[in-house]
Amino acid sequence: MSSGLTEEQKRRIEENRQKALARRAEKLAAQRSGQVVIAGPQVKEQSRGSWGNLKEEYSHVRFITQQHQQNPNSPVEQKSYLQKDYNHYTANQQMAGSHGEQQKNCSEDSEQASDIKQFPTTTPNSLSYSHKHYMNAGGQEHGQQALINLGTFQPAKCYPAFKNPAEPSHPRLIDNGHPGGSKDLQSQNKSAIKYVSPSSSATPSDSKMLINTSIPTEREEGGGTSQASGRMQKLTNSAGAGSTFEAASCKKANSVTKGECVKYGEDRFQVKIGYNAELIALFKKIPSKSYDPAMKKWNFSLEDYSSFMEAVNQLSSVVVAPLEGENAGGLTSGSHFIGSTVDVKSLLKMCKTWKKPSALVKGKCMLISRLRFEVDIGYSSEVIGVFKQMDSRNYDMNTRKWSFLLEDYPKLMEVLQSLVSVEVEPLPEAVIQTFAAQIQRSTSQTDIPDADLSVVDSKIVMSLMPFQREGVNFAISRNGRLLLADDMGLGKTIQAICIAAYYRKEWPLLVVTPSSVRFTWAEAFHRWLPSLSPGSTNVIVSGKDKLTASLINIVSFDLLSKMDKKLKSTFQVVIIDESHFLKNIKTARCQAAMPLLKAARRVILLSGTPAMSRPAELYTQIAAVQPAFFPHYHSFGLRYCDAKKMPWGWDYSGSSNLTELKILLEEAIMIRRLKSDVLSQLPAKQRKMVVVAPEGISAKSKAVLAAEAKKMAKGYGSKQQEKEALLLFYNRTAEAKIHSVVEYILELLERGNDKFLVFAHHKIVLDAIVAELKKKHVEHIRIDGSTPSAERQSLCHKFQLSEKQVVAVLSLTAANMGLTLSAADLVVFAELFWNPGVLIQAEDRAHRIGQTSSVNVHYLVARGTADDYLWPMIQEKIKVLGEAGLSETNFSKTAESTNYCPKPDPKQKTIYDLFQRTFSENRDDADEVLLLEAADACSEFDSGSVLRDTEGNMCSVSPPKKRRIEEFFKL
Ligand SMILES: Nc1ncnc2c1ncn2[C@@H]1O[C@H](COP(=O)(O)OP(=O)(O)OP(=O)(O)O)[C@@H](O)[C@H]1O
Repeated sequence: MSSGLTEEQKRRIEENRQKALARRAEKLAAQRSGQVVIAGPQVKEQSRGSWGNLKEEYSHVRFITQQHQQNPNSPVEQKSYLQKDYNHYTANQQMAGSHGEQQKNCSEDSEQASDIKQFPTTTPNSLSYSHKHYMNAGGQEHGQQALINLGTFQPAKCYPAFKNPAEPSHPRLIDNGHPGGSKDLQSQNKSAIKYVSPSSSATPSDSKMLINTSIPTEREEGGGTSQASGRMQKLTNSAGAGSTFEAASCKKANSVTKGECVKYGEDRFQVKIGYNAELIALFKKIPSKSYDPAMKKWNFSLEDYSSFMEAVNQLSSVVVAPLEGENAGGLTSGSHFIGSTVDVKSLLKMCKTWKKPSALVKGKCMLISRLRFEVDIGYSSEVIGVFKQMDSRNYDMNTRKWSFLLEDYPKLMEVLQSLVSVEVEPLPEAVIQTFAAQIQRSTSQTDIPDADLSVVDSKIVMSLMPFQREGVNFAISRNGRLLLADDMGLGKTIQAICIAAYYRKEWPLLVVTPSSVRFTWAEAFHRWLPSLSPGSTNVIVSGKDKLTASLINIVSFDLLSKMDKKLKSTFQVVIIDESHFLKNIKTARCQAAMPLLKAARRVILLSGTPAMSRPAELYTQIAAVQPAFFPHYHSFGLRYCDAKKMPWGWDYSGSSNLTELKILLEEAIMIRRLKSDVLSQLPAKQRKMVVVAPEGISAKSKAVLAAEAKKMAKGYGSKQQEKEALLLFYNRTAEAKIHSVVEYILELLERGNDKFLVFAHHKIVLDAIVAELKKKHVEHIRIDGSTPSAERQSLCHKFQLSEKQVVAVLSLTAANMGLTLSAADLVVFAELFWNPGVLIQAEDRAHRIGQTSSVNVHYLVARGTADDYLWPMIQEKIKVLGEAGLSETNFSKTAESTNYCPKPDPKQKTIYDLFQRTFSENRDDADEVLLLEAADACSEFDSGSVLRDTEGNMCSVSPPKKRRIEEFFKL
């Protein structure tokens, strides 16, 4: 069949073909001679073999590369690529045929083409990608990590991915940086070839082994003749076993473009190297790049040197020798490492004198566990050489960082500090102080000893739950200075009282709390320490009160800032409840509290949420517990807040080194248990009575309530009159409590409580709560008697499913049953109700199937109101229900309530009896309906009208209100 070409055309084609063949032959010859001139040991060996063998060795490698490039991140896919690779081994030998073409493309390319003669590549660049993708076998770009761990890489031989499946993945094949690891490799390596089997499959862990394989024996055969390989040899000798640079060079020697960095003028360096496309691309990304057309070389600022070296070492097709003087020449093997002259004192000095580095290679030490620290540093062969001499070294494949035992810290820092081109930020003083035992190799205490609590009231000691006892032990082991950061509701109060009681000899005690819980604290002290005399608690209610009047003085944050500043050193033992209130150093409350805390011997900080959004919020609390740790905010900010200089000043709103901060806090400052950690020790429900702040109740309301109480004490002519009087008293109580209730809810929100339910009975209370939530833009739902049945369910779903929904505001009578709101584990009762069944049912909106936590229940109780009578009555009733097995929990065991009305005066007793009688269990249903109806009707009162209606006239029940009551009973 005719080709259709003229004779002339055929002649030219033949001529071109001959020329191409000649060019190819020339190149092959040049490559062979080039290997002999510059290559390291493996290259020499390969140069002796045939080109065909080389092609065979690499062909399968490239196949992996191509596949992997398509999906480099999937370890599962990777497995099949590797397997496929083996299956296609023979077929892919063909692909090596394109080498010549690629080489041609390279040689025809751009500026540094002429350098090929100087530093000829041994194999086409495309092949060398294979190394890179071996490195990426774990699905990540390993960069420096790969460079460090790859060791001497020989694709065809070191292929444990295809080892005999019967042979377990041997951990010894993974270079964990331990000297033993490489020894094992020496013996394993050669035999690994025998295990190559087509039926074997490669797993991600196999790939890891591949990544880490090194062949120290081959290093011993070293002794290349080029300048570069000479430097490699020097590094091997000086930096001890496994110099990274050498390892990298050796692994790449089969297929790489080699070159070196040389000084270029005062502050620049130049890279002498042949053409390599990857490298040119890298050059172009370096900010200080400059091309010298005369020399046909790129040069760069020394400032970019370490990042350049780091980047270049991630290129699998390039090996660049570092600048002269950048080797580890100063480190003769072991000379610095026989012990260390550095002691903790000089380490501390090191922390103080450390300044921002100007050196080429910059790094930072960080604590990663109680025993180990990590060095995060840019690439430096010199540094890697030092690392490799540390017995406790470990290289983390995932983080690509080296870590060491703290006992190696002094000697490592000693050597690193002696390297001119390297600057490493030391561990902070606080870490050195805290972990001095580990650094000095003396045994550190891990178990916290059981404190001798014989000096403390046995009631409290016996009541402590096991984890609470551990908290007390922790506090005493830290000399009474700590941040107790247990989750909400885990009993920080009982622990704090027990810790403070241990130091009773050092009292007077100061307790600083949010104003809403001052009285709750006073109750708790008497509850848990029965040995206290009745007058030993002093709750400060105004700036004029004396702060040191009693043995135990309880003050709000705001009042503290108004107290006498001279009292600074009066208190040796201080409890700060909700200590995150001190998070802002600029606030008056913080400025008032800090001097007191610094002067005190024992500082017990309590907070379930010590920091809500950023580490900066912890600074004052850390400084309160351990003032010496970070005397300056700035140093804390630099270390843990990722401090950044902005045009307007420093920005400390970030976060950095959080692992170290956590370890430091847990070791020296803080104990924190989550509910889920101690769930098995907790009751299903934890009830708590919160005595709300009396200042929230206006003088007028107090007077009205007092007048009502007086009238009731006198007694009434008929039962109906009694009931009406009680209901009026109840309504006025609601009004009087509004301010305090809202304040308490805002405090809960400020503490960052996730989701909670608030129950109230009166419309005015519900309205006031909702108005405040709206004002503060808090997302919430509201279900009351006016909520249509159809809407109730969708509101519940909204609350259950949306994280944004924080509060459910619920009517006690209209939403106490039939609803599931288990997304909340806190229930707050803004008002009490005389029927405990209603309260328990309301509690169970959260405490029901779906609830995975212990439910906290807070009953807000106001003194001088109907609560004085309702609360003991409710307790009594629940106790009876509990004894009869009808109520799961029993108030007397779980609520701080025993002393609420310890000795009712005769007048109170009458009212109490009145409540008992009126709201007795034995009333008939009709009576209950009447009461609810009346109560509900009164709940609609306009507050002003109630106050005006001091005669106690009941309002009439309107038809819509009646309907609501009916609806309630239909539920
Ligand atoms: N060991 C205990 N025995 C009996 N009751 C306990 C015990 N520990 C805690 N409680 C009760 O559990 C409830 C919650 O305790 P407490 O208020 O101290 O928790 P908290 O951790 O301070 O919570 P918050 O962060 O909400 O203030 C209280 O009613 C308390 O009396």
